[in-house]
Amino acid sequence: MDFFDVVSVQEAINRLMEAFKEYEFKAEEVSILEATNRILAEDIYSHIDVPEFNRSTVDGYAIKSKDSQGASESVPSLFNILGEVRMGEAAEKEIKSGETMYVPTGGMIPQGADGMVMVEYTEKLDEENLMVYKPIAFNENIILKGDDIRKGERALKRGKRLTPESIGVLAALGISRVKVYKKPKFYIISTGDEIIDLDEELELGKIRDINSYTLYSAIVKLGGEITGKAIVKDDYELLRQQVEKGLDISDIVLISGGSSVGARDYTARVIDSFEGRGVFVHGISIKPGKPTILGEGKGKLIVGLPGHPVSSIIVFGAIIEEFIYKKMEVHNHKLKTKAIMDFNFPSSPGQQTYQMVKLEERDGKTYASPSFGKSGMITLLSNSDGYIIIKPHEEGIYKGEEREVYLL
Ligand SMILES: Nc1nc2c(c(=O)[nH]1)N[C@H]1C(S)=C(S)[C@@H](COP(=O)(O)OP(=O)(O)OC[C@H]3O[C@@H](n4cnc5c(N)ncnc54)[C@H](O)[C@@H]3O)O[C@H]1N2
Ligand code: MOO
Repeated sequence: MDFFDVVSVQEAINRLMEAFKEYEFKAEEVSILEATNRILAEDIYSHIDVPEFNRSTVDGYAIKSKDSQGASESVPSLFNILGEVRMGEAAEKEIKSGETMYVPTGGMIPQGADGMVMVEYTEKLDEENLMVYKPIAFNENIILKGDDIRKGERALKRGKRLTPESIGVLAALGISRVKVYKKPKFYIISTGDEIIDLDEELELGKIRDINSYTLYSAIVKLGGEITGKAIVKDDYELLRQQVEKGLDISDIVLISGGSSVGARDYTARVIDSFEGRGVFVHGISIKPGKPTILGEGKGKLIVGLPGHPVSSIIVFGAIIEEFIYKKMEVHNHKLKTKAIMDFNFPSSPGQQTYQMVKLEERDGKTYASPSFGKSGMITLLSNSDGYIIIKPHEEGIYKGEEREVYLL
């Protein structure tokens, strides 16, 4: 007999998206100096060409490239020097055949020129005459106008996590403030009569609260904010009070423990007690993490995460992170690498299995070997480098096959 009405990971995410299709993570405008790691909430289109003029990438002389054809040490090409282009100033003169101007690195290429000869391949005979010892190709040593970013082009896409490089793009476009998503707010509740906090004395039968700390850290890593955190005993009223408090100040309330079918597992009842859709998933075919609950109360997402530390963090990544990233249109957010499987591993058909692995480099190749342990053991995660997702239709892992490893 199964106490759960188990659905696939995909179906759980579909129901979540459906239940919260009207829910919006709000945006705010911040300075680009405060935008690192934040998620862009708007597309950024360029209103200019970057660079706005053809620029030299070297210190040297701007010429018509065909004038240098055949130039060598023994038979240099001769040019008439018109002057020099100053940094930060427009090049006023036009280059004609046989003419040249000195241009510093980053300086503007004068009209008519289509290549730069590096200064080391030239020799000045006097202030007006230059010898060039080497031929150059068309557009050699030049960044053309719009080569970096073209006017009208989408330079950054909504859903992009802003890196130092993307901040550089914004700076290049002269954009000092951007719209980013507000940090999603989470309230974390650990439930269980046996759970004690770090400053409490550890008596026999009690265990320290691990989950609210790992979840706290996972939320910070994701770019979220924690509005509060609490430990509550297995008591319906106390749990309800905490959930209500969380709902009023957060986007998402996480409840760890109490999601299974034990006599004192109140999570589902508490979720159903609030105005709203109530529980819409109770049980997901994921291993570990099967007894997960998803529900809606007062318009907010309430999640009952399994109490086992590994299960709670895996479900957080597989379901909650996916939900937030889907809403914010963040793509390719999982860090992954390819590795050769160093082991055979049968999986449970019909379940999406998360198998922890360790990575090892041998002869220039990356191999993955399994980490074994129960989902109640936090070191199963901390001793692993990543995990492999075995899909429900697969029979398991075959030694020698190459698979993607998602990094922890
Ligand atoms: N008859 C069945 N029993 C269980 C099933 C099942 O299908 N049938 N599923 C098992 C699985 S799988 C999991 S996972 C757990 C989930 O149970 P709960 O979500 O109700 O969690 P608890 O019973 O409260 O706790 C489970 C375990 O984890 C420890 N725990 C709880 N909270 C924390 C915390 N904050 N920090 C560290 N450790 C925590 C708790 O002490 C328990 O040992 O149900 C199985 N049972
Ligand atoms: O599947 Mo339960 O979530 O530990 O191990």
